[in-house]
Amino acid sequence: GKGHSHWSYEDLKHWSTDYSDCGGTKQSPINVDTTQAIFSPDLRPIQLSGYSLPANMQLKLKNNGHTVVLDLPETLALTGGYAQQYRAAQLHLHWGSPSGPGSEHTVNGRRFAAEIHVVHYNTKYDSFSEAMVHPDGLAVLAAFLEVGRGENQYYHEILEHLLEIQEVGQETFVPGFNIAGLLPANLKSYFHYNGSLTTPPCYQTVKWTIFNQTMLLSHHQMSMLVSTLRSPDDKLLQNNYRPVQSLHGRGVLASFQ
Ligand SMILES: NS(=O)(=O)c1c(F)c(F)c(SCCc2ccc(C(=O)O)cc2)c(F)c1NC1CCCCCCC1
Ligand SMILES: [Zn+2]
Repeated sequence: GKGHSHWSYEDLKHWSTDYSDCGGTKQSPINVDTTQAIFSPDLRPIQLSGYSLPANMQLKLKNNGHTVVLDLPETLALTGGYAQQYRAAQLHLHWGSPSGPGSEHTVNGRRFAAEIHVVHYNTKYDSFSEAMVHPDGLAVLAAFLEVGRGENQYYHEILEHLLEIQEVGQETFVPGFNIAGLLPANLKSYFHYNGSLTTPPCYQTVKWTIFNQTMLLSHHQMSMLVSTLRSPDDKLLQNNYRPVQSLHGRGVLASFQ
């Protein structure tokens, strides 16, 4: 392909010409049809360790032109729910616009306002880039964001800094906080399936966990998220979600009934 050719959410059909895995049969995101999900009582609660970070720790927050990324220290570990141990690499968000929702996964055809992805890599590999090319290399925790009544104090830790990184490439630093607060309190109820990165190179090396409980942000917080960051063409960075992909026969497991 054209190597590091610049991709966008506008010309999705060219993804697979430049990155062959993007045309694969184990792609993400997907629609979760809850009537087809397979109840699997052996799926254990997800356990997070080391997610509470001291305020004197500075975390890099960057507008990379496609999303807002918070780099995470490798001390954050996924210890339950997966057969092997995974360590955190980064978290980022997907969102829509003032006129529509922008989660990547959908549930029974419903698209949620936004979605958080906490990306981890399997510690049996020496680095993230080594892990990301192996089928058991990556684990992404996903949760849906919706508009509720009050302000969400954990998302405030990130959203209050968006004005500092409006332009592509801009970075700022965020004091440490309890990263677990960005995920639901209920880590027992989730969907699980094997898929891919939802961005080129679309490697089919992600074990996805999608929590059933959604996160609630205030209306103002959601409008900050969808109307602050700019994209490479200097328009507002909005609708940064990939359309849902075919399951191609894959099953989706549910840890709950
Ligand atoms: N849903 S997802 O996890 O597939 C995903 C996306 F959908 C994403 F859209 C992204 S952002 C696009 C990829 C990218 C671009 C630039 C930079 C940089 O300048 O540092 C970094 C990354 C993005 F970063 C990720 N996660 C990344 C996948 C890209 C390659 C490995 C980096 C960690 C996980
Ligand atoms: Zn993502």
